[in-house]
Amino acid sequence: DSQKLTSKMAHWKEMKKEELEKQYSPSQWSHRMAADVVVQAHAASLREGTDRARAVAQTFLNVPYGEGEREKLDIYVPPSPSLDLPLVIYIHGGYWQFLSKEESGFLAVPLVPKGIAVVAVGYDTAPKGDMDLMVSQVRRSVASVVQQYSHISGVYLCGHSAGAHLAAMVLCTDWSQYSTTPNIKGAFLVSGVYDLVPLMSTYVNDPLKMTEDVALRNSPMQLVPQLKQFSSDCEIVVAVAQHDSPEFRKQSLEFFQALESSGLKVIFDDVPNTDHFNIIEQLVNEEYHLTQLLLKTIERNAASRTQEP
Ligand SMILES: N[C@@H](CC(=O)c1ccccc1NC=O)C(=O)O
Repeated sequence: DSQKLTSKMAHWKEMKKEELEKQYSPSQWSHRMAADVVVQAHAASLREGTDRARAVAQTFLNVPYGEGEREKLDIYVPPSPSLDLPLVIYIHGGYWQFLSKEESGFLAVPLVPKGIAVVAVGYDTAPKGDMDLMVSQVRRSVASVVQQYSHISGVYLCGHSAGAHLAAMVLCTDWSQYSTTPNIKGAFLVSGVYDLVPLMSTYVNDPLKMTEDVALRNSPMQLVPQLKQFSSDCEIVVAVAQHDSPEFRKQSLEFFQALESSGLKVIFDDVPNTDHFNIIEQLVNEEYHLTQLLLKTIERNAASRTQEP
């Protein structure tokens, strides 16, 4: 019925600026909190989870993956890691202009005790960074991690909101320009944006200043053939919150459908009783649906590996 829901909607091109901006203001759709408090509460929740992660994991903070000031990673490792451990790379959200890796380690809380390492990627948010730079940074960060840590049994990507967009751009990467080809086994794209063109005329683009060329070349929706070419073995989860805006829900559904039509291994996960913010905050809990899905995906890949000759 998410399909029914979106078929009645006006196309974004027919929306007045005010309506389009509301559709792209996730805070205005929360079922839990008022718009003016949900974003602050979100940052506080992620920061608290990250503090907990830093207490339970062995951490390597501010590991550089490039020359830039923000081109750094935080690594969260189990206290006594196995020689061959799975790694989840997390790309934070915040509309390419808020948040940082400093509040992006929270998902290590349930993962590290299961023997899984977590990397939180830093990148230059706008206005310092532009869209091309952020995409280049997350690609280089993934290549750098894979190259530096040879004892990784599998790489999984997870991104929220703008970070889901950046994670999808990583999947579209032609790695022949890089020093290594990461073998990404799974990607969890949570409440993402996959077509940047509708954002161009909204407040979101004020600090980004994307032209149409920039928006098109950085839209995963335009790059499905590349994604299929370079990430054909990756298991993809496109997750969206029940209380995401109709336009956000439509973006996820249409991206899922495009991936499915191209023959990729993808599932659509419409997460009940969540909004744009707590759909990712709850990854701090082991029992949460998306945590369980992530753990099962990793375990299934680990099991099939040991059965290979
Ligand atoms: N102005 C936006 C802010 C926003 O979307 C946001 C804020 C913090 C963390 C994630 C966010 N969403 C996507 O990256 C809003 O209305 O919620």
